[in-house]
Amino acid sequence: MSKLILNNLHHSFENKPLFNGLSLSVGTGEVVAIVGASGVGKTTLFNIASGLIAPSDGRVAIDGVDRTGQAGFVGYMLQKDLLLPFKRVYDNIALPLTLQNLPKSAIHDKIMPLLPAFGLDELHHKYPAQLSGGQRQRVALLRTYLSNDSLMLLDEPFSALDFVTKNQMYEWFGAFQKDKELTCLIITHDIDEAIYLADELYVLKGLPATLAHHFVIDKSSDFLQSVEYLNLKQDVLRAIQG
Ligand SMILES: Nc1ncnc2c1ncn2[C@@H]1O[C@H](COP(=O)(O)OP(=O)(O)OP(=O)(O)O)[C@@H](O)[C@H]1O
Repeated sequence: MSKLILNNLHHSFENKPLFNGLSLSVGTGEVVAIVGASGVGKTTLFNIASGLIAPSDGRVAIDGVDRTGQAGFVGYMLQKDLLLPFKRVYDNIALPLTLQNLPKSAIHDKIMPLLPAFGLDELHHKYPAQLSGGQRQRVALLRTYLSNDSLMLLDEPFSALDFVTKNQMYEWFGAFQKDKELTCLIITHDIDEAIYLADELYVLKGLPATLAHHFVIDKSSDFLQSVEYLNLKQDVLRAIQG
């Protein structure tokens, strides 16, 4: 069953159509990456999918229920981690639950068992400025996961990280996503990241923007070391630029 369906979306800014009938379906437990040039409409697509903005026309369905223009049904991690510097890691993580007015003890019971999986069990009493980039990103991911533990929209989740940390995060997040059968829609400029994390990749292109190219990614363990991987990377690059 589809976890998220975007059906025949239309949207314009200042009378210029950005989407003119865009559709996408993401299956439960699937990771779908959207790549595309700057300004093509990736963030707007996420804002529509998350209900932050309503499309001029078309529907957003989550678990088969119409949620068009309704916020609060997905976890949405913005490009910047947006951690509050004056709050400790624990309180930053607790934010979505505090906003739901959950009692403190219930918040504690939800957060504490998840800290080890996110590598934060030793860090929850620190302030964001005392963390590394990768640790901050884990805090932001856990906060997003607590706002919705089945569907996450991630906008450039690992872009601020160095090469080594990025690769560690891919491995960790890939395993976590599989274990929890999380459905994820990821925006990224990084083709390697898209290929590493996603089951399917779409190239968003043009004005109005369409999902012009679709790639299904081989997830076998030796794919990333294969010539096919380099060929796929080249094909995606050509699709973005062509
Ligand atoms: N609120 C708005 N009012 C007017 N135009 C907007 C608004 N939001 C976005 N746009 C325009 O819509 C287009 C798509 O913007 P969007 O931010 O979705 O692109 P993007 O692919 O996410 O870009 P980037 O990769 O640089 O973040 C751009 O031309 C942008 O200027």
